[in-house]
Amino acid sequence: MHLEAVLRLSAHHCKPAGLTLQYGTAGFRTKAEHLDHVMYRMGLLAVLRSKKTKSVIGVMVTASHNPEEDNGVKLVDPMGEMLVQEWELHATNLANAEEHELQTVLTNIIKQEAISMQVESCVAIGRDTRPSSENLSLAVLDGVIALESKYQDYGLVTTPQLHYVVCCRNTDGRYGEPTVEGYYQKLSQAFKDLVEQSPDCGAEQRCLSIDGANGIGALKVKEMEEHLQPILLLQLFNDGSKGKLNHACGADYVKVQQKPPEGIDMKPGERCCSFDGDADRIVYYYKDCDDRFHLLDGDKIATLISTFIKGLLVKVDLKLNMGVVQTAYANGSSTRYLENIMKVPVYCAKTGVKHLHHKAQEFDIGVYFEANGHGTVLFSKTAEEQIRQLTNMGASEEIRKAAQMLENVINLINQTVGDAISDMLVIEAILFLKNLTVQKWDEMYTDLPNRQLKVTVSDRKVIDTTDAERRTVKPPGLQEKIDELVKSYNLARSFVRPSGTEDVVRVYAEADTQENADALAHAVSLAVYHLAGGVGDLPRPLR
Ligand SMILES: CC(=O)N[C@H]1[C@@H](OP(=O)(O)O)O[C@H](CO)[C@@H](O)[C@@H]1O
Ligand SMILES: [Mg+2]
Repeated sequence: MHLEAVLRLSAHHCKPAGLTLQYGTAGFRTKAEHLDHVMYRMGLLAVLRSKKTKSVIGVMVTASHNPEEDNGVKLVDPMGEMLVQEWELHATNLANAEEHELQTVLTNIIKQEAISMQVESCVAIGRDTRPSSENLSLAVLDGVIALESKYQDYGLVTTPQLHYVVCCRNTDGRYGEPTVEGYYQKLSQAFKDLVEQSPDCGAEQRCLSIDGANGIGALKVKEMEEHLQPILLLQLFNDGSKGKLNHACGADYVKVQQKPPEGIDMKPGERCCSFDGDADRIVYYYKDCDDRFHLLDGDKIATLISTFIKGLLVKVDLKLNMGVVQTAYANGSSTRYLENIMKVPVYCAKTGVKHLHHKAQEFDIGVYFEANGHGTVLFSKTAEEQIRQLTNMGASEEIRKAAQMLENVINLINQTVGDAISDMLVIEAILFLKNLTVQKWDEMYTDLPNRQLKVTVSDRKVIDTTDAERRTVKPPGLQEKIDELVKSYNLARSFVRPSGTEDVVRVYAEADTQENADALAHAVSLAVYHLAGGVGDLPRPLR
């Protein structure tokens, strides 16, 4: 194998000796200055993956909701889904190979995967608005060029837009036209078709304030805006013209802090939403007349969407099974509402989109959302075909109308990955069609007060979990302690797990009151600190 060009160009992207990183739930993610060699090597890996799958492979440079100084990279598989797990290991090995080992590690991957280097390859590259992203994406390109692959640089795109174009490229355009403009066309057409049948709502109901997290989502919403007028009137805040990316704004900030972002002008009752830094997550919120903040997170979104789809399925009378997939972070009230009131089966998957995505693929219609607002709806081939058939002549007018709506949802939702823009349009359409205000939507069920905390320990791997991360099996005594603490509160639940993206242990607690949720989260944090090797200051009480 002639890998001279690879090794020669690698000299421009030297790996700092001794640095090790892992391809985790969100790809590689760390301080931007440590990532140049990783980017180059992910360019190489994308080419190999493209040759292996004989498809276009995506590479997205982003660190999502993390601080502006961070960056990261993820590979996108042929149908627009996350990189398969077996290749995560190749990615980790390749990123961690010292310069003198690079050739061997590459050759091993080629051999192990039986890759024919003569096969054509193509890589699609995208990046977010971080100052470091441009140079890092050039490093990816260097890797792609070193292996003499074709590529297309899509430049500034949201993560879901890159997933979309990859899927389009590999389905000969059946999923849509593989351009950002094609994405706007497809979504805005589906949105317009869907809301066509809605009652004529007033201007107030058509207004939506968006916090763009000072990131790529803001840029792309601006581009898309003209396609959505006059149905939707968008007011954009944190559009990146002055504030810092994700700083005191964005979906993650709003969800974790349970308060509005800075930089947004909120009037009582007004519907607002926040994107994260790469626009694959969204949460909604409003403040009431008493200035109280109300958050409508991924759980409320999953409930709204699955209730809407279930209603349409009843109308079309199709025997398609639908399931909702959540994680341990889902609010207990949402799970109870879905199971007991909506009679929809609910499943709990491990944190990380790929786990939810895989579980959701088991249903004809799988709705999945992480509580933090990342999610989408997957329709099986059977479901799509059956729905499409009903839109043709033959069925009654009412059935045809409902089937048409389902088909519009299929076209509007980004089935490759959670997508803030697409999810926003689905939600807005449902609110129009059902004539629902954000308050009415919020009233579907009441969230249990909850709290999320982080604890720093010397090695977070000492914590091992089971039961979709809801219980710990290591270190000894921790689960017993959590069980004991939970017993002393009403409607309480708590769990801890090592984060897959940060060097921390995450603690979650919910209970009947905010005071109790806070107290429980603090007590569990102390237990983690004492039993799992806490470092630094003791976790402090919240009040
Ligand atoms: C509690 C929480 O929000 N966890 C997030 C976070 O994972 P952790 O493994 O908890 O760090 O980042 C993931 C990637 O963006 C996202 O999928 C997940 O939901
Ligand atoms: Mg994100």
